[in-house]
Amino acid sequence: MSQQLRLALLQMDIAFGEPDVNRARAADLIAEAAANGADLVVLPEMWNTGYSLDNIQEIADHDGQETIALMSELAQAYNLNIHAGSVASLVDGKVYNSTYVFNRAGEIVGRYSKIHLFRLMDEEKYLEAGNEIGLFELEGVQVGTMICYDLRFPELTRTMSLNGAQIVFLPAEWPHPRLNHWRHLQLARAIENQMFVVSTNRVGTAGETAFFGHSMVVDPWGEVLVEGEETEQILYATVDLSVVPEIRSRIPIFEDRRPDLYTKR
Ligand SMILES: NC(=O)CCC(=O)C(=O)O
Repeated sequence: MSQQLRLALLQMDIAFGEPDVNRARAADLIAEAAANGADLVVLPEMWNTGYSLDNIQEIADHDGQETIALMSELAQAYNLNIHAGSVASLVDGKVYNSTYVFNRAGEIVGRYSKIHLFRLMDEEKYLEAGNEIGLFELEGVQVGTMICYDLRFPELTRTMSLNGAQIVFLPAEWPHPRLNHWRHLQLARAIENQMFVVSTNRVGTAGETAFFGHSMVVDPWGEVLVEGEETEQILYATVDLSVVPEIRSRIPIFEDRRPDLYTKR
């Protein structure tokens, strides 16, 4: 597999509670990214509905079926990989905040449902938490995914890097005033795990809440390869995966860990 991947971060605005509008917009952005040579596109969190939680049971995608059909078709049509951010997905009467990832053949290669629900946006009142970590293979590379608030839990990315992940994806709806947290936590996760962190955060507003974008690609040295502004845009960056084994051999943190001492007393 090629050691280089051209990423496209689809930093979109989201129409509140309007899945059809959002699906059409996502499809347009994917077409544009494909025309610009993307190998892999990444959508933001809950891009089908936004946090329209009062009616989320009615508007959620049934077992992700509409998302899966659309993204599978687009992945094949444009011959690219799609990390479909996350969508509200209704399974057995419960709504999950779920990710689906597609390879170039349109096959699902990864699934994940957000495991840490964010109380400041009432997720725990309306959504069900997932119970599995999101680790999978894409283009021959071991990768992980988390969703938004998951970023605050360093154990999660550590578990992914210990399991060989070289890139971790982070679809988000992360609002003001926590831009500092958003930036610094991503830099920290990338540096401490010697992996790429690839985030797509939405822009626009929902009621009083303003989402700031600043989607990013951070390399394992903590260098920001690209960072968005606060408007709708597609951000492009090419990652060279050979950087991961190189830094892991130059600064051998995984060999120097002392897990025998890392327990609560
Ligand atoms: N949608 C989310 O999980 C938001 C997380 C967030 O804003 C944070 O500060 O954490």
